[in-house]
Amino acid sequence: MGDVSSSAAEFRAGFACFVGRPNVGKSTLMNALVGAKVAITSSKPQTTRRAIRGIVNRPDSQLVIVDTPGLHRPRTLLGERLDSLVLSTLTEVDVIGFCVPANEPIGKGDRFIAEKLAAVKKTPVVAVVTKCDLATHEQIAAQLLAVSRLADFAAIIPVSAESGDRLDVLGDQLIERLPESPPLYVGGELTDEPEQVLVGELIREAALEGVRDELPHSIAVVVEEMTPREGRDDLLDVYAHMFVERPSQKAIVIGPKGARLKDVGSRARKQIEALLGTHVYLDLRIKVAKDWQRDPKQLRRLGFYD
Ligand SMILES: Nc1nc2c(ncn2[C@@H]2O[C@H](COP(=O)(O)OP(=O)(O)OP(=O)(O)O)[C@@H](O)[C@H]2O)c(=O)[nH]1
Repeated sequence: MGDVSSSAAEFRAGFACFVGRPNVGKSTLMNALVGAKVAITSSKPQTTRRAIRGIVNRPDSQLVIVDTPGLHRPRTLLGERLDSLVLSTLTEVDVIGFCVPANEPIGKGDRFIAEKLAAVKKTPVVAVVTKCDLATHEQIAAQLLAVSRLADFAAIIPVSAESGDRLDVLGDQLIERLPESPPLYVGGELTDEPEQVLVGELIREAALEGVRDELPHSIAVVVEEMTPREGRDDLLDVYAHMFVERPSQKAIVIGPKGARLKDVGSRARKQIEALLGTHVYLDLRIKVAKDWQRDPKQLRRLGFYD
């Protein structure tokens, strides 16, 4: 009983992106969804690959709409990089909106994208039939049926960005598929670098592997900086500090002749590369922060807020 009411009150927050062939109305749809409540943050990409287009804030949820560079460009669509682009996009967002216009027959391009999306089961895909103001009821009905035959979508929603029709329904459907999470952005500002936090988690996981029993809760990781290497658009420098509580733990983490740390670094790097879809140089340093778990100041610095 108590469980039901508390879970119903949970806040949801996460990322969505829209894909589809050119001119299907993705940009117009994103702008209409974000609407008057636009809270466009800086236009500077949050990472090397992902720019925030807008944020839909509701009392119980926050939907962050991100760009998927390359995905909607036919040049890359047909290129060899498509699979890895789609894959990395799928790992970055919580839900995908696949756009098909109501007033044009489904073509090769739509089918191609639908197949790619369907092949990866992890991220739910909501199909969006766009530009419904340009189609008759019969056309819309026929298009919904045609889209349902393309793949097994989580939902299929007809909308019009022009008239605003059913944008709220689409918003509901996307938000329903976000994880329970506190807001990621407050007042249009980034409160947290979600990616930096994720990257820190990957490093911590790699460091704990094999020594979980010895160091159960004694490792914290802070990613200090993630910046694209100057002059390279395919390499990200990640600077991270790993904190342990005692020098003896530092010795465990580093291992004989540094072998363990090297292994942790290389495993973490591979995971980060898979997450972000870019090459990564990982600079990982170990520090002893004495009794950090009991020191509120240290805890705050390590990202554990009250
Ligand atoms: N009538 C009508 N026109 C729309 C609607 N949505 C988009 N359009 C028009 O369709 C054209 C393409 O829209 P965009 O939003 O630029 O499409 P896109 O998918 O982002 O295009 P790319 O950037 O090329 O991938 C524009 O001329 C829009 O004004 C809609 O709901 N109704």
